[in-house]
Amino acid sequence: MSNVIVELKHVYKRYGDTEVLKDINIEIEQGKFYTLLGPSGSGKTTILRAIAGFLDVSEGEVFFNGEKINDVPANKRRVNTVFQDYALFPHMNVLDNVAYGLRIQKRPKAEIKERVDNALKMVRLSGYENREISELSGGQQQRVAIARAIVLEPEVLLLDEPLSALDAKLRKDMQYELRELQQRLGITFLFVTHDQEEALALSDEIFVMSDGEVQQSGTPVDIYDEPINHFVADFIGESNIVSGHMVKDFVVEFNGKEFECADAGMRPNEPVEVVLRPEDLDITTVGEGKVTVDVDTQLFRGDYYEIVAYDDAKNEWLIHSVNPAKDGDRVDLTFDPEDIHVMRLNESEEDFDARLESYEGE
Ligand SMILES: Nc1ncnc2c1ncn2[C@@H]1O[C@H](COP(=O)(O)OP(=O)(O)OP(=O)(O)O)[C@@H](O)[C@H]1O
Repeated sequence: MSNVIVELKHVYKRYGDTEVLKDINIEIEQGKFYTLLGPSGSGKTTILRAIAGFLDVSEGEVFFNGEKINDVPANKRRVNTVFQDYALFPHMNVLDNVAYGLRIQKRPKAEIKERVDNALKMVRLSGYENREISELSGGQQQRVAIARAIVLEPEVLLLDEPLSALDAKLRKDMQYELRELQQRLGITFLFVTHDQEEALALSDEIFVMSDGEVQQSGTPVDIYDEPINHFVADFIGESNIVSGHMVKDFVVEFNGKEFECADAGMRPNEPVEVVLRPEDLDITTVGEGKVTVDVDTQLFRGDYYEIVAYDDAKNEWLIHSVNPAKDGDRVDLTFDPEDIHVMRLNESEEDFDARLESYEGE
């Protein structure tokens, strides 16, 4: 039996002439942590609202447990949303905030008490029932917002940038808590963020969005190691991206030289882009490496040196080196064939997946 709980098929959203969602196709399985990741305005919140039922899609279908729900009103959908600003009722205490939805549903008092107790226990706020919202820290307010959502036992919890109002330290703590909570509850989470580190750390699967489209979907490791295009390579982690040509399977040319690589399935001599992650580069003396560069600046980052250097064609290279360099040094870069990641220009995700499957594991 399929585990898919939410599915969007060929979903479009238009406001007048502006298309803010373009042919969105996503499948969300039960019990996993999913993230919609993308820059501001890429359409993340619009997808959440389409699933929650707060907006009508212009075209396409939304399914929940295999049933089309385009016409099902928001309050009849088994999803709940935690908003960026938590949308708590400031004049009510914690108990009343969490119990609110159950009271609207006119549940018996005893049931409300039990479910609120349980929800507060889950988010580790037992004993806070009578506190006013204004007496809580940002992280505690965030947990009340989650308790208020999970008390209604949704099958899917939608979280719209719920950590963005928190300071850096609390944000990190809450990341651990959210991940742990999701695993404990076993509820499907669909989380929205523009923070790539947060997405990589929390998710089972990520949908990378830009300009109303899903650019790539996959596990954090897949997306980091095998970005599909320039946008994804640039947005997720740090990257050196250079233009080149695919000479033949497993041989790519850039910076005027041919290099052995781990990619295949392109046309001979096809123009490509090559990604090299800074942490996969190191420096050595000229003549012993693969690309010669002049060091421009260096910063000590504790466990590595962050070096910015330029090759003879004036391309910038970012290097996380275990070895120090000096400004003005001329050095060679070293990297392994498997650290070269070659991207075709304008390859669809379907073709990309099929190509990878055709040669990986050979
Ligand atoms: N009611 C509306 N009318 C017109 N355009 C809208 C409307 N709502 C959203 N948009 C546009 O749709 C695009 C996507 O918005 P959306 O809120 O989904 O982006 P987002 O990725 O969630 O961004 P952010 O991270 O800033 O919240 C934006 O360009 C936005 O201006």
